[in-house]
Amino acid sequence: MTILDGKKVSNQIKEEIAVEVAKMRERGEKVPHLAAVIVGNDGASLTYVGSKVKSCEKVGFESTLVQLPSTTSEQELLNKIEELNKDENIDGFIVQLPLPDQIDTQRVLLAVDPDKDVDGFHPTNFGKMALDMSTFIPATPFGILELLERYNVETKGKHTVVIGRSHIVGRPMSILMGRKGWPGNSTVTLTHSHTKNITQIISQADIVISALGVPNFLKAEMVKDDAVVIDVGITRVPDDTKAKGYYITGDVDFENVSKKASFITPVPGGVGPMTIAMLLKNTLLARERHRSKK
Ligand SMILES: NC(=O)C1=CN([C@@H]2O[C@H](COP(=O)(O)OP(=O)(O)OC[C@H]3O[C@@H](n4cnc5c(N)ncnc54)[C@H](OP(=O)(O)O)[C@@H]3O)[C@@H](O)[C@H]2O)C=CC1
Ligand SMILES: Nc1nc(=O)c2c([nH]1)NC[C@@H]1CN(c3ccc(C(=O)N[C@@H](CCC(=O)O)C(=O)O)cc3)C=[N+]21
Repeated sequence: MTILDGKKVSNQIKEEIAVEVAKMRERGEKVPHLAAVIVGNDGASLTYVGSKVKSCEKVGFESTLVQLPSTTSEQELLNKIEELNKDENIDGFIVQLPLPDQIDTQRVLLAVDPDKDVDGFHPTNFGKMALDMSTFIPATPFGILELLERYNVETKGKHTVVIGRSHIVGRPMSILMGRKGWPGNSTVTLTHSHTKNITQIISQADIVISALGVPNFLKAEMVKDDAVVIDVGITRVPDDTKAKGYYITGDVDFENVSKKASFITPVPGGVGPMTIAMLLKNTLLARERHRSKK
């Protein structure tokens, strides 16, 4: 069994990006600038956005954190997005999800300039992805592809079962694994809460990508021998004995599933850090495109 070490690979990717940024500086060019908009003060969202800012510093990017109160109206958020769209200094930005109930997420995602949409959530970019055109690939699926690639995991002809159909993870993942090329060329089954016989479907999978957010959902009896297991889930479980008052767990019963799997991602230290690295990679790409447009 091999652990797909997202922490290690994400650090390698960040080093590669840092080298590119250093070259930009030497040439006297502007370095990439990423902005993140967060509405409200949800703890997990703040942690994620915080590690994004730290990672920007680590690779030499500039970063801006826009923090808006949880009472922000849709129009106020749209105004902010328009400002970021027009700001020549900003190469890319993300709007942290989920948004409060008074805000229509679809309208917000449509308002982001596709050329600055480093999350790859705008329909134009999502469409390009589905059509194999060059674009920003959503960071979490992109990070999973990168992990499979760097560990040389065969995907061709394999049966990949994706659990969860969210617009940010499961759905794009199912498209990417079925694309031509590598990592891809896989036969994909996309499952969700209405899937019948899900246990039986999962037991046929060569590659399982679990993105539901239910701790201990995936148990050893459910996966076949030598399966590749990717755990996207992140759940905070309250625990007074921990310094932070909680611990983090994925969807997979790691202790037992790892005994059967050929490759497996841990939580923490698997897909999460890769997501951040790929967001930085998309921002570097946005900077390069931005520059060559002028
Ligand atoms: N590591 C990382 O970088 C990231 C981690 N995450 C984590 O991944 C998890 C999923 O998040 P996200 O993709 O946003 O998904 P959502 O929470 O938006 O959706 C969950 C999906 O799982 C499906 N589902 C829920 N329960 C079951 C079940 N019992 N059986 C089968 N399917 C089920 C839902 O089905 P239905 O559509 O029918 O409701 C839905 O499609 C969360 O823990 C989140 O924190 C998310 C993004 C990045
Ligand atoms: N517009 C938008 N884009 C996103 O990409 C996006 C989002 N909204 N909303 C929420 C989800 C979640 N997500 C994570 C990213 C990194 C970790 C991560 O680094 N996790 C660490 C642990 C972090 C911790 O200690 O909490 C790990 O797995 O090792 C987790 C979750 C991105 N998301």
